[in-house]
Amino acid sequence: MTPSTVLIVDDEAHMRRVLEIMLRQLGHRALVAVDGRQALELLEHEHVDLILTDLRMPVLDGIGLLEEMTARQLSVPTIVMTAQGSIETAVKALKLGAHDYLLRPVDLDVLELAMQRVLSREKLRVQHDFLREQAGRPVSGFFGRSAAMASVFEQIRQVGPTRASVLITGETGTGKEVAAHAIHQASDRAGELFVAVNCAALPADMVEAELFGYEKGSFTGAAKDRVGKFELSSRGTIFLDEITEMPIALQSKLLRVLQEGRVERLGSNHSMALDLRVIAACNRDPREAIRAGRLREDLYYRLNVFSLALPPLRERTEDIEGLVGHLAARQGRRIRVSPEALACLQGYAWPGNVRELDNVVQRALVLGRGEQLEVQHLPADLTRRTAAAAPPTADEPLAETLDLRSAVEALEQRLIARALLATHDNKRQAAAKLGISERALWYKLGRGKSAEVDPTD
Ligand SMILES: Nc1ncnc2c1ncn2[C@@H]1O[C@H](COP(=O)(O)OP(=O)(O)OP(=O)(O)O)[C@@H](O)[C@H]1O
Repeated sequence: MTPSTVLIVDDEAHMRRVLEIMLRQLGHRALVAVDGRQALELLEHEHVDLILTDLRMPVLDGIGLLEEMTARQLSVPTIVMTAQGSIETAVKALKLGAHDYLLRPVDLDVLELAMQRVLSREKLRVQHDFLREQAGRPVSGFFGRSAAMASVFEQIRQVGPTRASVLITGETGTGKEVAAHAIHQASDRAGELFVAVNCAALPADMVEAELFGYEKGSFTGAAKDRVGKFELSSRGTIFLDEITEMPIALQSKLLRVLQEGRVERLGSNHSMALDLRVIAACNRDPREAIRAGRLREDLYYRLNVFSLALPPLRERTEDIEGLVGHLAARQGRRIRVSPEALACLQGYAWPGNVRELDNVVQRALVLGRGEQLEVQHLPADLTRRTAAAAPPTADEPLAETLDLRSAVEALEQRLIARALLATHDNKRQAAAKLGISERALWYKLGRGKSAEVDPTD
């Protein structure tokens, strides 16, 4: 059982002492109050996971405490303790929201079982709230048939079942979150939560509160206790997206959490041991981020136990056709791609990668009602940019001339332009795509220039 903070409310000093010892034996932290009123005071500024309260107390009894908690909207799971003869009061307490009751004298095993039951129900409630928050997020398979993606899948299969931290790199939209989720699914943590936090999507101070959670009153606006994402992901996986956007001071704190496996909610002085597995991601080169002072080097080494690089879409154009089908199927549609539309899709550089392709597919599904995606369903921006670089189709006139040599050279120049476009003008990568040496590419480019001057050369 995860160690918890338990508030004992009992007017008998001896009983408080016995319960305190029992709770320590079970590995929990105990706070004590002599009656309901003192308990309410404590609840104002202390985080409490569970209340263990007597029913009969002189000042504010157990029933009064439960009523007051409802009035103040304090929802801390509560177990009441009662003597054999006062079961009726216990039933009343249950009606008022108590989670369980124990008969005095309390037995250690029975106490442990009851606490386990109540705390795991509470954990389920928090998890349920989290899953409801997440309900709108697309859950998807991870598609890829290219050799590059086959290698990604293989690495995921290898690292998934380990406890190793993973650092995923790749341009925006290449599927870093999908990959992180796949790692979680491939681990024995798959039955627990996968919790994603985008460090760039929240203001810096909110990232800290989101990750660590907080106690009521720890800062303005902290109206009630909040479970942090670390705590929520314990035994599951936490995915920290865009880690280089996390403020440097918070990166130090994260490093401590990874080293010690302990977390303190903001405003609390009690740390809890958690079972964490961290996957982080960044869409820039992490070494460059270290040089630019945006990523702590020690944190990088801690996270980068295993690194997974996701290839950009323009370097695996053979995946595009299948991805279109996969993304359309997510919308409940079956779709084929016409050869002309495919040439446009494969000739485009995809700076937004699969996310951008997903947008293009969704748009095409709205425009085209049929089963075939055509060029006219694609955004003009995409077809315009590709047009100049697209290779001629079989029935497109290559040139006015029938001269084979100049026709072949014209086609060569178009393919070169297309490769350069797809690789953001990276000559080495373009040459590799074309299957020629970089030197040969430079040579052909030179010839292309002279061809522009004198096309009949
Ligand atoms: N290989 C893939 N198969 C199926 N869908 C994918 C694939 N890669 C990405 N996607 C989809 O593309 C979208 C973007 O993916 P994701 O959020 O994982 O990218 P990211 O790399 O984390 O992006 P960012 O860096 O902007 O956070 C999502 O809708 C995701 O489902």
